[in-house]
Amino acid sequence: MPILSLQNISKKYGPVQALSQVSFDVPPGSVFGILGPNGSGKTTLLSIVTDVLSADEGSFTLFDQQPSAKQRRNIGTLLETPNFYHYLSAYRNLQVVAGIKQRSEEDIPRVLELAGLTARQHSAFKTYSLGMKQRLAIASALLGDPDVLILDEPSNGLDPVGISEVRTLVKQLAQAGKTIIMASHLLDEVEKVCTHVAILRKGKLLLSGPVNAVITRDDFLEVGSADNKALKGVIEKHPAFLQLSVTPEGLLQVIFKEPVDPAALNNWCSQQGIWLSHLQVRRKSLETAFLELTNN
Ligand SMILES: Nc1ncnc2c1ncn2[C@@H]1O[C@H](COP(=O)(O)OP(=O)(O)OP(=O)(O)O)[C@@H](O)[C@H]1O
Repeated sequence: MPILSLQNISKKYGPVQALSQVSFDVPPGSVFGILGPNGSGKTTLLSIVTDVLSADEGSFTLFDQQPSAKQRRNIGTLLETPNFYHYLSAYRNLQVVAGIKQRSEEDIPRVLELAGLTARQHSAFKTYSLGMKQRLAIASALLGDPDVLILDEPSNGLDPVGISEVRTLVKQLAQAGKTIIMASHLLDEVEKVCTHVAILRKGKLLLSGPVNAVITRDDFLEVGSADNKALKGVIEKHPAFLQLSVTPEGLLQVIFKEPVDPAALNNWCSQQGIWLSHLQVRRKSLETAFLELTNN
């Protein structure tokens, strides 16, 4: 049963088509990254799912049911950084949030602990680092112990330490069994934190699926020999050869039409009289795959 299932969601702002026929499923227990450049529709999509906006067309289910207040109570959301009171402590701020969201105050120590803020719970919010402020924001989304968290760009504006703190927290929450849906334009973050990804460009879904499947779509082999020119001629004759590029160091990066076992390639080259001095399986990073997808 998907936690969230989108069917052909479209949304326009006047003439701007912010989302166009977007469909994908978020599996339970996943850390699902919605990845796209600025203006690709990530916030619009999360706003529709969290009932801040309504879609023009299409529909979606939450926990396999029509969205209702009951399902939404099982989802903690963080669409923008909440306006915490600067002079109040983290604890007092969470009391305010708990009152607004009608969540029990008894849950406050638990969420502070999860966010690693127990030791500083009585310090004024204004004394917090940016990373701590964002962790407090995530703690506020965790009040009531929802099974699902929706976070819009949780690392936005943070320094590397803050990014790392938030990343660690997201991973811990995932390990504790939460499903996390997060928008991000940080490819590195999606690659390191997310199990699944949906890539949006100008409101259209380019692809979605497990991060591993996206990254490994285009494995390639990097090869070199004492005579790379001769090697190039040989490689181009390989029955599965598709395309090739040369690195600044003169190594050949080869994409085949179908998976080619490195050992078999080594054998094949030696049969053609070429001995490989370099043979490495390289994976395109999600960043490369993403840039290629969004440029096309
Ligand atoms: N309230 C609005 N009125 C008009 N156009 C809007 C509005 N909100 C968003 N848009 C437009 O809709 C498109 C999608 O915007 P959206 O904020 O959903 O993208 P995003 O991927 O979240 O971008 P960012 O990473 O910059 O936040 C953009 O072209 C944006 O300019």
